[in-house]
This record gives sequence, structure tokens and C-alpha cells, in this order.
Amino acid sequence: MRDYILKICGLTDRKQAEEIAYLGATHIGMIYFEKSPRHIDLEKIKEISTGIKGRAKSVAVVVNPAEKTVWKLLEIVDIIQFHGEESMQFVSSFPKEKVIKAFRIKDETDIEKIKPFVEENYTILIDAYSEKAYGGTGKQINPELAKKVVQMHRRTVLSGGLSPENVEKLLRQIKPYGVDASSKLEIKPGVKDLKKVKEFIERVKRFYESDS
Ligand SMILES: O=C(O)c1ccccc1N[C@@H]1O[C@H](COP(=O)(O)O)[C@@H](O)[C@H]1O
Repeated sequence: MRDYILKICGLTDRKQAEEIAYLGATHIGMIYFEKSPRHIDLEKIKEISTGIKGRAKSVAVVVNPAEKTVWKLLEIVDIIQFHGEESMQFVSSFPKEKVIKAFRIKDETDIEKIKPFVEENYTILIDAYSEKAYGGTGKQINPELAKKVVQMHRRTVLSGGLSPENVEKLLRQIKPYGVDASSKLEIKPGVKDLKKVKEFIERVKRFYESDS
């Protein structure tokens, strides 16, 4: 069986997070960014993180955070997902195995920005660019650009508007190391539709756990 990341992001409730981890998500994401409608405080992050321990890894998603905030989060979660314009100098202050660096891809020039992180073999995540928000927009990345990034770097997680309806086609086309989904699996920001989540997880697992 292949090694992969199946991350469901934007959880705000411990019970939902536990159910999603039980369904087979390998990573559960929580947003620590006050401008997001999915933002939760440190206490809630700790509660969810504790709930899923041993079943899925906990990921705190941040946007251009202060260094001390990251250290505080690393006391309660397994991984930090940097989803802003954090520099290599900043990101490299933290243990590499505890980092996912996200990039919002608009065009070829954005691929250039990824290269230093590829050279250092970071796990990266690619998302669509939006002027309106840093993430959780449901906007899809250009599949051709996504394919280029995956061909350049194996440890690339695909995100941006993934849903049960489109994930299999995109997996076959782009062949990323992992996937991450949030808003297309929601009833409203921060609340997941567990039926959609189950369907999404089943389709992703089928892709990674088949022999092809
Ligand atoms: O979800 C948010 O509100 C959010 C806020 C700030 C940065 C990242 C955020 N979410 C991340 O966005 C991508 C794509 O989400 P979607 O599936 O298109 O809704 C995903 O990696 C989330 O972790």
C-alpha cells in the first residue's frame, strides 16, 4: 500500500473530528487564523487534537503567524500548515517533519517560489489563488499547473475545491502524494456534512489503496 496524506480541514468540533478520523482521514486540520470563519481558539484545538490522537495527525493551519504562536501550537498539535507568505528563513526555524508549507498557485511564476522548499524536501501543499481569502475558498487549482508541481516534487498535497464528485478524476490526472479538502464537504463554514466526508474518504482510499 502506498504512503499518502488524506487531510480533512476546517474542523471545529471534537465529535466530528473523531468521526472523520475513524472514517480514515490521516490528518485533521484546524484553522488558527482569526479572519477565517473556521477559526478556533487554542483550547478547542487542544481538545480536538487530544480526541483524534493515535488515529489521525492534528494540523494547525496558520497565516503569517508570529514565531512564538507557532511554538505554542506545536505543544498541542503534530503539524503546522503555513498558508501565507512565510519565508524559508522563518519556516526553517521549526522541525521539518512538523511542517506543511502551502502555496497558492496562480501562474508559472508561483511555481518558482516553491523551488527552495523542494530542494529542502519539505511536504508542500498547493491551493488555488484567490484575491478574497487565503484559503477555504472552494476554488480549484489549474490541473496543468498542479501536475507540473507534482512532477517536480513527490511530497505534494493537492487542495482547492476538492469534492467527492471531482477527486477521483483529479487524482488520476495529477497523482499527488495527498489531498486536502474543506469547504466542499461543509454544511456551513466549520460544520462538515459527514455523508459527503465519508464519500470523499472512500474514493480517495480506493485510489491510494488499489494496486494501480
Ligand atoms: O479554511 C480556511 O478558512 C482557511 C483559512 C486560511 C488559510 C487556509 C484555509 N484553509 C485551507 O484552504 C485549502 C483549500 O480549502 P477548500 O477545500 O478549497 O475549501 C485547504 O488546504 C485548507 O486547509
